[in-house]
Amino acid sequence: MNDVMVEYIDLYKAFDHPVLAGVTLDVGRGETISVVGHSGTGKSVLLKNTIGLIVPDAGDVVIDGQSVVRADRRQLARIRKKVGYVFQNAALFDSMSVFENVAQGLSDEEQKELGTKALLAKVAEALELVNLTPRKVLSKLPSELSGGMRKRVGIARAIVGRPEILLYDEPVTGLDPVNGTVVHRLIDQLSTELGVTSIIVTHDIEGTLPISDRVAMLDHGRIRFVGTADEFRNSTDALVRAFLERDVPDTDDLLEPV
Ligand SMILES: Nc1ncnc2c1ncn2[C@@H]1O[C@H](COP(=O)(O)OP(=O)(O)OP(=O)(O)O)[C@@H](O)[C@H]1O
Repeated sequence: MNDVMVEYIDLYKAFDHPVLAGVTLDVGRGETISVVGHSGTGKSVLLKNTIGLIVPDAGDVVIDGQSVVRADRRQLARIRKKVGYVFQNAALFDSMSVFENVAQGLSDEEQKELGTKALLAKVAEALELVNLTPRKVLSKLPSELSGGMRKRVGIARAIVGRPEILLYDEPVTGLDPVNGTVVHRLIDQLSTELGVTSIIVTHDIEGTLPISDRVAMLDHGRIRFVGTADEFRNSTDALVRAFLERDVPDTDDLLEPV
């Protein structure tokens, strides 16, 4: 069995300007890795390349030994079945119930094959995994839930098909610190319980470091740093230091009269 689950190989992507400029990174099977970096540096673009939502100009992404770039439609569908994608802002359908939203994590064929009863059981199981009580939330609309609960429903949708890889795009953005901690604990819990490989794109450095095996920092479309949380905190690289220190509020600024 290959120990590498996701390989980004010399990945290039430009839109009206270069975004990814030669990203190479291996993510181990069962590993949790956080991808951090300044705004606009290509973190979400990297995540979208993982499942072919964006096609790179050069380079490849290899999932469990299989090229995403060279995959035909059927192969791509098979690769995508291995991956759960937690979109930014949960991206739930407003007019659909929680049940219907979570079921969207399965294809129409999978839903049909399961039938009503087994589908309900599968959705309920996914909700339980994200610590929501199915009977309380199944028929609710997203607007009837708190922001933290909506995020958890988004995660339930990503895990309902029992993926081997979970991709999280800004999983705690917009949440208060308490709910942010709940979601980080949940990501950690799912990593252990489901044994999944997790890639987390995030701005919340403090929240993500404790649950990450490694951290990768993107800068100007390239991996500037990759290492453990401790190595990241103690890095002497000037750009890493500047990035980390930016996150700590300057108390003098806070005391400035306004
Ligand atoms: N589909 C697209 N078409 C054109 N440009 C795009 C597209 N997707 C992303 N970009 C551009 O690529 C750059 C990187 O965007 P990306 O969303 O990956 O940044 P990010 O590092 O995730 O930023 P943030 O932390 O602010 O979410 C941005 O300049 C963005 O405008």
